[in-house]
Amino acid sequence: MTGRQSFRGVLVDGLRVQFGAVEAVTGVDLSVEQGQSMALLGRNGAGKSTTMRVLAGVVPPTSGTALVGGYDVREAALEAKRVVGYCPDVGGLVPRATPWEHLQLSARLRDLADWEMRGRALLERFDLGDVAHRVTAGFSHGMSRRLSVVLAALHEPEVLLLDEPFDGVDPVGVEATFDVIEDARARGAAVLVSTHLRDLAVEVCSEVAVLRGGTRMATISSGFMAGDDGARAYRALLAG
Ligand SMILES: Nc1ncnc2c1ncn2[C@@H]1O[C@H](COP(=O)(O)OP(=O)(O)OP(=O)(O)O)[C@@H](O)[C@H]1O
Repeated sequence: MTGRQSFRGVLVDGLRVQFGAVEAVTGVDLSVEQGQSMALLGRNGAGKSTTMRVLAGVVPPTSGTALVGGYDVREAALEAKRVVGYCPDVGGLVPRATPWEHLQLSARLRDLADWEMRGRALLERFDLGDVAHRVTAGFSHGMSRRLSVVLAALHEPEVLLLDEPFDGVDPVGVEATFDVIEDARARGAAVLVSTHLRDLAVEVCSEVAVLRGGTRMATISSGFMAGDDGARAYRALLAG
């Protein structure tokens, strides 16, 4: 499957990922259309980040299929990486580099032209304008999260993968991340967000997939996962 498939969103079929004796993902199927956003919810260790890492091309699938923007992550690894913008759950920043240098590096790796104005606007939107030229070593957790979202969004990717983008982030950062997700959807990107924050997930995503023990338990319209009823439904899915 080296060519480009006609389905340009996110498609995961029968995904399994094994690390030695550990089965991190034991059967995940997902489909996110272009212009749609889906949240991945589940308890610690449910397999959310591993699924995101497979889609970002960081971890190889043991078996099953994963397509991003029409490219198979295994067969067309480079093309798949090009169409993805990925905010990892941890790490990814160079302590001795400034936010502006991170943007420069990202732009150079992706051969982006005329990115400066968009980069500056994104930093301002995420309230990082004042620290654009300060090394990230001293950044708080929330500041690092915000910069990771900026880096994922800079090249206006066809597939946006955000792993725990709201973790420890203040309301300004949450609003800015909502804007990034809405902008991505509006230009036809497929968006997948892994988070523990059900209330934010249902606010910004049209569907929610719940993982448990490495398996997808259900995919539910966000409306059914909102409020107190949604909290009960979610607890029931986690308890099985
Ligand atoms: N590199 C690895 N080596 C061994 N086991 C791993 C590795 N990465 C993940 N796992 C295991 O796979 C399982 C799924 O982990 P994963 O990080 O995908 O879960 P998660 O749903 O993202 O959890 P959290 O909400 O805590 O971030 C866990 O049991 C974890 O310990």
